[in-house]
Amino acid sequence: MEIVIVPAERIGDLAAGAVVALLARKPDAVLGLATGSSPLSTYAALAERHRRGEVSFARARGFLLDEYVGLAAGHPERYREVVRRELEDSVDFAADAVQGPDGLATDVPAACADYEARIAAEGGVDLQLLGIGTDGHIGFNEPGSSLASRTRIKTLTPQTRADNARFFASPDEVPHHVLTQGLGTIREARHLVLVATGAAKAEAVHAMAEGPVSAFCPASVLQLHPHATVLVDEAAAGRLVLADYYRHTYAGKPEWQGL
Ligand SMILES: N[C@@H]1[C@@H](O)[C@H](O)[C@@H](COP(=O)(O)O)O[C@@H]1O
Repeated sequence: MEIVIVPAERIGDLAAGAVVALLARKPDAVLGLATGSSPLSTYAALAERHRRGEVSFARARGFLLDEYVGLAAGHPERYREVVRRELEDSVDFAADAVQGPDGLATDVPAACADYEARIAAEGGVDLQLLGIGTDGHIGFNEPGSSLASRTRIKTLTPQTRADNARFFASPDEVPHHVLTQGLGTIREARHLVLVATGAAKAEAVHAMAEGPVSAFCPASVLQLHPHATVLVDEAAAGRLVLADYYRHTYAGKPEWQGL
């Protein structure tokens, strides 16, 4: 795992740079798209680089990490809508190039199996963007999630519902249930890029990178991945025991290596 500690305002450009480099060498790459506030600066940087003509998504495909159960089509907080608004509307994905789990499915296990099959049919995810919850979740894999889990329905913890309440008119409106790619699904992406900023994430970032690999901290599954990049600001890095070592390593890294 590579941990990069940089000012928050550089994180979006760095993560976008990894996506741009990927699309330059593989224009039909499959992107794993996350929601929450963490990837927003990356999406803004990608939109800007697209506007400048530096990157095209015309042949790229995208798969959402997760989705709320039961939010009506068109609901502004439905993750399918969020990704449309925050990224697709500003770049040139082909129609239907981005897919998400069906949070309105009546046969949930079938919808989840179908989502896994659709990811596999596109050749798997090349680069998966991730945030991290304050309880160490990635996607919506809450503590206790099997490290081998596949796309399935999960129940949100009260902490995650409270954290996400800011996006809804009232805390009661946050759905209790979600569909999420499993930790086993996420691990199959070829490159994981996790973004975390702010002191509220410091404990989770420490547990993810420096604690045991454990279902109790689902993000710790990144320790099992051969190419995981973690982009954090000073506040989110605040509990990292080896922060100085990570800084030293990144400072000496040749630029040609990329992320
Ligand atoms: N399902 C999403 C996660 O993918 C995201 O990582 C997390 C953190 O969100 P934020 O980036 O807003 O802190 O929120 C939600 O629970």
